[in-house]
Amino acid sequence: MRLLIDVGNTALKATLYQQGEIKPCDVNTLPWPQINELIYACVGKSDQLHALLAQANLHNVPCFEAKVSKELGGLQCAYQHYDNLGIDRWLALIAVFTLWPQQNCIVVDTGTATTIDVLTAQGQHLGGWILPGLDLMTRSLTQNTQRVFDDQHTEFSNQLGVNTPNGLKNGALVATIGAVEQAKLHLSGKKPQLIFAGGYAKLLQAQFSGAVFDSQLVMKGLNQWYLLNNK
Ligand SMILES: Nc1ncnc2c1ncn2[C@@H]1O[C@H](COP(=O)(O)OP(=O)(O)O)[C@@H](O)[C@H]1O
Ligand SMILES: CC(C)(COP(=O)(O)O)[C@@H](O)C(=O)NCCC(=O)O
Ligand SMILES: [K+]
Repeated sequence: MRLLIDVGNTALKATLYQQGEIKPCDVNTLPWPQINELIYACVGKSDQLHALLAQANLHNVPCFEAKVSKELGGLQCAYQHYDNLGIDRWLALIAVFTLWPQQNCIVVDTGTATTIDVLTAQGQHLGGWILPGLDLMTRSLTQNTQRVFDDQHTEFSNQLGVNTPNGLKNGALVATIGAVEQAKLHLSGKKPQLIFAGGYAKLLQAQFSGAVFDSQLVMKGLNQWYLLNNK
């Protein structure tokens, strides 16, 4: 059994990989005796991660930190300074490169930030963009203006806003949709596969016909990173 940990800027996510299955798990009730190794990726604060690594130590579980590289198994990173690329973005690219081989893809991960990455059928990462996540966009406005307010029940939609919470939430969604449309222009005429992950992935995937949603994309990339680097 393999423990996979993804530390973002909002939350630490943990899953257990066993016989080809990746299942979310509770870090407070981990089956340490059955865990053979701990693989982790961290872009956020890592207090909780350090506690887990200490526990792994106590149980003699070897730990491996995923790192970005210039190239991995045919996947090429766009960044000259590849160690500046968010490891979560690299892992999502590894997962997409593995699961959609020889395809032009656009990878969108919506977390604290929304990241958009463009990948060619030849495995060349062309680069991408970093946007505020949907909640960060709405919060930045409600917290920095007098009269823009949100409410808890208004849904995100691409409709024109006819009240303030509509205008606020739909603005965040259409700005994000627009960025994805811009990404498609960098693969013009190639009909890229769109893959969405993260908290608002289902909402965004629904805006694009033929797009797919994979809640475990980063975790699949983390597992694949380990296989490519340690076998
Ligand atoms: N189940 C969810 N439903 C709606 N929004 C979510 C959900 N999970 C996460 N989010 C959004 O994504 C943000 C953090 O999600 P997460 O993927 O854990 O981020 P990170 O990877 O940055 O830690 C939240 O602030 C919220 O905006
Ligand atoms: C953009 C991110 C903060 C997204 O992380 P998350 O929303 O999962 O917390 C992360 O990919 C990151 O720290 N990137 C480093 C800068 C870069 O990718 O260029
Ligand atoms: K993330």
